[in-house]
Amino acid sequence: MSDKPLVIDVNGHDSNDFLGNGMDNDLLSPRDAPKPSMPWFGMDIGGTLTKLIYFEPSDMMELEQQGEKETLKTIHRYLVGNIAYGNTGIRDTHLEMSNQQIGGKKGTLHFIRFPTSEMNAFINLAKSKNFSTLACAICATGGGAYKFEMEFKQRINLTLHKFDELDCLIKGIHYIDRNFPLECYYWKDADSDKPNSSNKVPFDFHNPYPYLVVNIGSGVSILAVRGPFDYKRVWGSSLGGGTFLGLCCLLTGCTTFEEAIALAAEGDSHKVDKLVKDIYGGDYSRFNLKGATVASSFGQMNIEEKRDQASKSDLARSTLVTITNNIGSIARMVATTEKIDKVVFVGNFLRVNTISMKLLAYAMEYWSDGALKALFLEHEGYFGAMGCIMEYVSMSQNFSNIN
Ligand SMILES: Nc1ncnc2c1ncn2[C@@H]1O[C@H](COP(=O)(O)OP(=O)(O)O)[C@@H](O)[C@H]1O
Ligand SMILES: CC(C)(COP(=O)(O)O)[C@@H](O)C(=O)NCCC(=O)O
Repeated sequence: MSDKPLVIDVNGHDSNDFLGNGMDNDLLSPRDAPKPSMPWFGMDIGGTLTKLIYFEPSDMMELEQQGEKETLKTIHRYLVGNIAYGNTGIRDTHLEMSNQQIGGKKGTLHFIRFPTSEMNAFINLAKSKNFSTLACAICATGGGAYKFEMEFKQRINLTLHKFDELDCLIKGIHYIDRNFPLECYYWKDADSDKPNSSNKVPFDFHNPYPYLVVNIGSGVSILAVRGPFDYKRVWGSSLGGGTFLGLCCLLTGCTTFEEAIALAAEGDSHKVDKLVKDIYGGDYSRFNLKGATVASSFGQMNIEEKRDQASKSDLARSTLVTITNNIGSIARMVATTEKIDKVVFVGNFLRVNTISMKLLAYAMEYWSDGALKALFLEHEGYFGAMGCIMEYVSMSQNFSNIN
């Protein structure tokens, strides 16, 4: 038995958990707590992408001592031996976290993603690797944990243990920030007129509260976080990463996010948007609106001649700028209302998307007269899945303790 029994409070938080007592560097358990059976996965089934984190134990002997060891080894070899899975699964090797101490075990965290639209192929793959013979459960979060629950049960007899995506998001942010070097950063001297000028600078996030999280996934959720277990969802917007990608596909004929971002990088949004100077002939000085400020997104596109001049890249750029500025503007208003000055932007919309990050950095600073700071995290869209794996380990230990 553990010398620090795991207690779940009414909010579902275990009192030994990370930042709960601030004493134990092994964030999930005392060393002698019962170990949940392998393999350990955390899965965040989002509106667009499914994020899967696999914990690879350093001590593979332990893995082998378990029943169904052939299946375990097959799954392990498949995940760790590849960086691409099928046509669409990718392992983000640059995000890998080695030497992690979780649930009394040492190991490496692997980060994998695939489109949620490929869930059918994922379930078939899990079937072909005999996943169900492991008699284990997978812990899952995100809307898909609910949507696909029956399918997992019926087709591969796998139980999904569901956890709330925003609880997981916060837990995951806290864990990864403290265990990955230089996780948190900001863009120094971001300037919308000179997009290449700013640099990434590490930010010390060890004393984070209060802060705002702006999670830009398919849609946008904004959370005010005031303590390790004290947060509320204060706002949301349906104009998010899914909107950018959907509109870009419609307007340019592109088919992937990477293509949309590459097009945007080449484009000029001023050929699409109506600027303050297009209306005023210069600045609108009385209210401090510079001539280069966008007065109306896509505001030139009612004129046929302008439409003919706008390229696919220009349209992609304007779509990106429109969605990003709208999110920045909402984030700024929420931060002001909540009296919070640190705004952490996460979610896969920011993947390979320095244009939006720099725009957000610039907009937050400029429009707040330097009062607000935009922060970013290297693991962008993986925090929900991370929180989920932690919940799995906590839950399994709690179950073992009860029994
Ligand atoms: N490879 C990709 N495929 C699709 N969308 C991507 C990809 N990489 C980044 N994105 C962007 O990330 C968004 C999804 O972000 P994510 O945080 O995973 O949200 P969700 O949980 O809703 O799937 C997409 O709407 C898109 O803007
Ligand atoms: C419903 C969601 C929480 C789902 O999360 P996601 O898969 O987009 O990461 C999110 O899309 C959202 O908060 N949408 C905005 C809803 C609103 O208008 O508040």
